Amino acid sequence: MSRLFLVLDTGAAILLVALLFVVYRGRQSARGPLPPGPRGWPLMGNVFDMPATNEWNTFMSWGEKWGDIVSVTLFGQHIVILNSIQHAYDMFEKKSNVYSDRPAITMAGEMVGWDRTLVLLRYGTRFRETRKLFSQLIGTRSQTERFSLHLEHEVHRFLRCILREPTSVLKEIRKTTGAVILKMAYGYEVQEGDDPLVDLVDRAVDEFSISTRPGAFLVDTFPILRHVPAWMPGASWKKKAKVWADDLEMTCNVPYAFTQQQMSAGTAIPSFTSTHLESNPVPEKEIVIKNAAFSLYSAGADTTVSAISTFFLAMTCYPEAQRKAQAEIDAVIGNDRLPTLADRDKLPFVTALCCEVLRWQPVAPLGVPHCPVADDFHAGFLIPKGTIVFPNIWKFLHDPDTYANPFDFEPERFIASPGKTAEKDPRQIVFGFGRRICPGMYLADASLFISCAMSLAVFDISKVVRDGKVIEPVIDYTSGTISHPRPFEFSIKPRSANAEALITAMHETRER
Ligand code: HEM
Repeated sequence: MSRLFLVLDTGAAILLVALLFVVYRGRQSARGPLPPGPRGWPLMGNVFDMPATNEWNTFMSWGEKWGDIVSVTLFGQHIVILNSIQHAYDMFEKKSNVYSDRPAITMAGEMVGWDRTLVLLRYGTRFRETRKLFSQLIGTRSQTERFSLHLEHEVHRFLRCILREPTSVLKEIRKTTGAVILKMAYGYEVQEGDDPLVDLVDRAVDEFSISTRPGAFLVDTFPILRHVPAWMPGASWKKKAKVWADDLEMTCNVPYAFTQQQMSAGTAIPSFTSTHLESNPVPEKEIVIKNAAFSLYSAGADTTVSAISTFFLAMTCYPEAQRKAQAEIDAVIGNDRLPTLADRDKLPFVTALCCEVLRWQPVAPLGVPHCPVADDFHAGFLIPKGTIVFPNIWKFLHDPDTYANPFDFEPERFIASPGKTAEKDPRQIVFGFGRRICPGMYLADASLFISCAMSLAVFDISKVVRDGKVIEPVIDYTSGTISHPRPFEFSIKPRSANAEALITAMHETRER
């Protein structure tokens, strides 16, 4: 009986909150016109319009119909989608004092616990402290260059693993990216074969991507639903939240405890965590350090994995771009050493190719939403305080007004030639905007460049030929905050006996 009352109570509470929302939102829209968008249902708003997959495509088609600023509601929660880069700059950068907060996401943030990481941290003191720690570590290109040798070393290891086991490219990308950041954040060296920490964080980050998908969980619209008991029919998401919270807790604690233990034993490799812990921070500051280290890892690994995986897919589909990049490397670097980060400025085509990887299939197609801390009037529309504002990064990067033939992979677009100016550098878009711009962008840029340049120097990547038939790779991407290519087939072989010797020789030198 008491259960019945609880169900009824919960139902009544939902209805009450929904009604309050309607009354409240009605008043808000009376204060100014909201941006246009598909007409929703009373109370529920646009629940049935929300796409289940590849949200950016639907949002782009809404833009074609309704204009560059589109709004929808989900049970009274306003959501705005920006389909023009200029609005993203004007709102998130020029009005960054208003648009630097993140929406409170009940499922991913409060229930699973991602609100401790920088990406979902609300705007305020802790946000500023964490950003400062990031910028001291990797805030500029030259600061990030301190890690060049480490990056190059890990990518050398990657090449050697691929030489040994060509079918393990996608797995090794994860491992290499994990190795780079785990060492920087915690001084942890990944193990040969499967590494338990890399696996742990992969799982947690996948769960982040699913739990932050727009409209995926009703509790984000009705936070009161968090009190629904897990046994109730339809409440399986509560069990999910518990499992994901446990995974997250472990992922945050295990590497941190590793550094503490290494420090006590006097064997710690200098890292972000050890350096900050050496100053014996007060407990409050220690929490900031611990969460910042975890933010570094959780936000940095999966994103870079997606970009490097896209590189392999692009090289499989566009052999001409691959050949041009290899010709540039052969001419500038020669065949008796591998490219390094210091060669970047001498390799404009490879640099352009990396830019095109970031543009062609953006890692975070809808970025991470910003949230205004006060009502704003923008382009004649009211953007109410608390609105979830998505920049449609995918649209910005496939806008034919900015990029000619936007669906083709053409690195040349970023190289100026007589009578032709270079198209907009996508690094000014893919890493987001304003005070929330990606603090790992220089590291991401360096990791992508060195992975592409070294791989192109020694490997040929091509379509699989089976029984005399060329297998076309499937170009299909997952939905969610971080989008990954779904598994695709490709072939990878050393370019020559000399290239093979180079991979092995370089490793022997480094590992001595
Ligand atoms: C190709 C790789 C990457 C891409 C495309 C990317 C993209 C983004 C984007 C779009 C945002 C949201 C910005 C906004 O709100 O406007 C973001 C935030 C963030 N990124 Fe990256 N990122 C990448 C790699 C990295 C790396 C390597 C790190 C760390 C080592 C990192 C750490 C973060 C963090 C901590 C945030 C949250 C910042 C905040 O909320 O203040 N990212 N990234």
